Amino acid sequence: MHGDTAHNASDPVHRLPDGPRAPFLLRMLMASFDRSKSMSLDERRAQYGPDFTLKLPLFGKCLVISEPDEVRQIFKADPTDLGNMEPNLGRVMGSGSLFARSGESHRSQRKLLTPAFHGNRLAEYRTLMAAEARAGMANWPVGKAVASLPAMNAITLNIILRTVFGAEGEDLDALRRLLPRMVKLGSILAATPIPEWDLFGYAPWGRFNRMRAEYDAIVGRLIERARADPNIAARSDILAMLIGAHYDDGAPMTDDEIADELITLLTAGHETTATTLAWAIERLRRHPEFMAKLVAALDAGDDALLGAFINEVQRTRPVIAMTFRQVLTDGYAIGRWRVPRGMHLMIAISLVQTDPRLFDEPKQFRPERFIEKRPDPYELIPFGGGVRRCIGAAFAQMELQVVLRTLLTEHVIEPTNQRGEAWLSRGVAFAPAKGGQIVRYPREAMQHVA
Ligand code: HEM
Repeated sequence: MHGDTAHNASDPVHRLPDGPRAPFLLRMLMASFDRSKSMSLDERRAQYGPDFTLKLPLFGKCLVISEPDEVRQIFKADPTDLGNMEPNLGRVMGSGSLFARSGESHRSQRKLLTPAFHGNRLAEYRTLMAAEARAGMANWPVGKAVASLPAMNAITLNIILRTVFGAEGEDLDALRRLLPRMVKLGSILAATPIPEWDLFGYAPWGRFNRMRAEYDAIVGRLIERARADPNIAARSDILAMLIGAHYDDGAPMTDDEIADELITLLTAGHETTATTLAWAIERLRRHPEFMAKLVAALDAGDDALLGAFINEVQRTRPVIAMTFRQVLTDGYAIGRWRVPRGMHLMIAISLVQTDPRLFDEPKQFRPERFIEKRPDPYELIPFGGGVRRCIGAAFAQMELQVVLRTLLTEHVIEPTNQRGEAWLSRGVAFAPAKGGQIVRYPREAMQHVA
C-alpha cells in the first residue's frame, strides 16, 4: 500500500511512499532471531509496491526505485540533478578516485580513463587472462567438492595486478599479499561510522593508514619505473596509459591521482568479477542439460550461448544488488514522488532484473532468453547505468568469457542436485554462501576413460 494516496496533482510536495519504519540494523537483528522477518527487497516490493522507502545506515531514509521508467529517468538524469552517493568509497580510496568525484571533476577523470577500456586495448589482455585462469584452476583437487571462489579471487586479482598495475615479479607478490587485506578493511571502514583515529597505527584506521603507506610506496616505485621506461608507449597496462594521459587543459595526472585510481579499479573489479564466476559455476552445476549444450557450443567455436549465459547469471545473481544517487535539487520529481534535496535514491538492480513485465518467468534460469532477444541496457543493469555506469564492464565481460571458456573446454564439471546456494554479503559483493562449490575432472583424463 503506498503512503501518498492522499496527494492530488496540484499539491507540489507529495509525501514519499511507505516502507518499514524500523531502521535497517534493528530489522537485521530482529530477522536473526525470527526467520519469518526476511530482509529481502522482493518481499518489501510485495508489501509496499514497486517504490518504497528504507532507513539505511550511513544514508538515512532512501527512496528505493524499481519502476522501469523511473530507472531509465535516473540513468539519463543530468549529473547536476542526481549526483554521487555520500558517503562513498572515496573516503578510503582517496580524493583522486572516481568514486570520490562528482560533476565536472568526475566527467574529466572518466574521459582520461575511458580509452583504457576500449575493445582493441582489451583484446591484448586475452592471452594473459587465459593463462591466469589455467594456472588458478590447476590446484583444484580432482573429483572432490571445493569452493571455487578463493581460486576465482586469486585469478581476478592476478589479472588486475598485471593488466592494470603492470606489476610483475616482487612488486606483483607484494601487492598480491597487501591488497586483499587492505581492500577488505577499507570496505568495512567505508561502510562503518568508525572515527578516523590512527592511535599509532593500532586503531582500524591506523592499520588502514599503515597499509596505504605501504601501497603508496610500491605504486610510487611502479610509476617511477614506468616514467623512466623508454618503451612505455609499447606497454598495454593501464598504469602506463595513465602516465601518458592529459586533461583537457594539458595537465597530466599526478602520482597520487594515479595511485587512487588504480586501487579504485582493483577494488571495484576484482571481487565483483570473481563472485560472478563463482555464481556461474553454482548455476551451471544445477542446470546439467544447459551445461552440456554450452560445452558443445564452445567446442564448435560458438561463443553466443556463453554470452547469453553470462547475461542470465548477472540477471538472476547480480553481485551488486543496488546502486545509489543523491538528489541535488529541491523536490526532485520522479514518478509520483517529490524527493527532498540530499536524500538518496536506491536503484534496486535485483528487483528490476526480476520484473515479470520485463522478463518472462523471471525466476527461471533460462539463458536462451538472451539469444531470442538482445538485452535492453535499462532492463539488464548489473553494471548500473548513465554517466556512472561501471567503467570496467567490457573488461569484466571479456574476463568472464575467457575464464569460463578456459574452465569449460579444459575441465569436466560434475552436476549436482543439491539446492542452490544462498546469498551471502561479503562486503563488496553478494556471493554464493558455500563459495560456489565445484567438483571437476581434467577433460583430457576423462577423454582417455571414455
Ligand atoms: C562482474 C563484474 C562487475 C560488476 C557486476 C560491476 C558492477 C558495477 C556497478 C553496479 C557499478 C555502479 C554503477 C552505477 O552506479 O551506475 C560499478 C561502478 C564501477 N566499476 Fe564495476 N563492476 C564489475 C567489474 C568492474 C571491473 C573489472 C572494473 C575495473 C577494472 C570496474 C570498475 C568500476 C568503477 C571504477 C566504477 C565507478 C564508476 C564511476 O563512478 O564512474 N568494475 N560497477
